Amino acid sequence: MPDTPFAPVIRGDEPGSFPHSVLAERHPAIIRQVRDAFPFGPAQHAALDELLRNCTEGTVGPLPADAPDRDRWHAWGLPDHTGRSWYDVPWLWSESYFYRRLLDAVGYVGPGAWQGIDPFRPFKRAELDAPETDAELAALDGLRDLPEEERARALLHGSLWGNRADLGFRLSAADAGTRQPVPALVADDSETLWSLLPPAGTGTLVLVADNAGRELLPDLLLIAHLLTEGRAARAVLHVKPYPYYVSDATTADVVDALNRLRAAPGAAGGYGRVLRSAMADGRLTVRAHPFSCAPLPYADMPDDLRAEFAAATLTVVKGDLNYRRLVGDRFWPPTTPFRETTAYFPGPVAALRTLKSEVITGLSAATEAALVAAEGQRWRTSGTHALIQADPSGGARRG
Ligand SMILES: O=P(O)(O)OC[C@@]1(O)O[C@H](CO)[C@@H](O)[C@@H]1O
Repeated sequence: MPDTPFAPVIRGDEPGSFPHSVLAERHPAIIRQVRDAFPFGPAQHAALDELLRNCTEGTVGPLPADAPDRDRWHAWGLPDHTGRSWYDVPWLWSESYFYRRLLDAVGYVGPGAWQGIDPFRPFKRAELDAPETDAELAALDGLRDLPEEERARALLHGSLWGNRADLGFRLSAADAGTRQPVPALVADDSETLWSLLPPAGTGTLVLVADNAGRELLPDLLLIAHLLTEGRAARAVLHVKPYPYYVSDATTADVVDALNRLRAAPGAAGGYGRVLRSAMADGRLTVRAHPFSCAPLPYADMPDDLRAEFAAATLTVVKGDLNYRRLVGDRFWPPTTPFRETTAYFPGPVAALRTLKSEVITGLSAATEAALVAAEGQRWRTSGTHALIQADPSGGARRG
């Protein structure tokens, strides 16, 4: 980790703080929404009641003895946190474990008839089927005649701002998906990013996805463009191995998004066909690594994932949660250089993120001062600001 001033790990133990509100209000709201969306039986209702009580008033408990991922969670710190209040362990850990326990409560982990039923699927499907999605896909037709660089820029920004369409976030910011006008980026390293994806590139792009639906669609469109225009020879899309943070994309969500594109008229349908054929011939692959749902920063990634990122020409990390994991879920001074926090990363890396939590690095002192003068600290969590940050050094500084 970087040689910067002490940056405390974020916890949810301060009433009135954003992390505290996520544990005390957002998680109960998610339980309510999931309960409303499915015709659950008595055992599931009882388990949801118990989870609600436990995650708001209780302490972290063990996983069921037969949980298939018990060893993994033990390695990820479960024994250290067992018996402690959910508010007292690192916030990233609490949130991740909440989603894991929710899957137990609804029977996702199985065995049984509910095994593998994604409790967030109705919300993700509704977003994919929304008329706004038709309008966004139809807008692609207007890009057709633009020069490649302008199309690339438009698709990059589509992928970036698609990160506002996060269903968990909307539970506490009802208009976050529609607020206009789009404010300026608080950091913009897009020139560095494009320099890593030159035309006639022969390398591999890794895109670590965030949300399904209206974020995943523009992510896929960006990938289709990069493959078609030769800025990447191959792409690897990392998704979550199980439902997580409400709207995070799983392989099933990739299938839904690809089918949505295939059925669309105009340019969107064309992109859909490009992506299907890239899947078929291996230029586009989907990965669901267990560590993608780990309650830990990427600095703790296992060796096999480290090797994958090291081999990529560029890894693009999407969204707020992945940003927290990339730089470390800490109260960094906002002017801490991004590249200091990513020095451990084994290859060139870029972050595309709208700001929805307090973690931030890489701001100039002037930008931070202007944001604070205009908004106090609201800019950190409102989802109305975004950033593109890149570290091209690829771990070259590691000794
Ligand atoms: O990763 P994403 O989808 O951009 O955002 C995830 C998020 O909604 O969840 C966290 C709070 O639970 C925040 O970090 C953030 O606002």
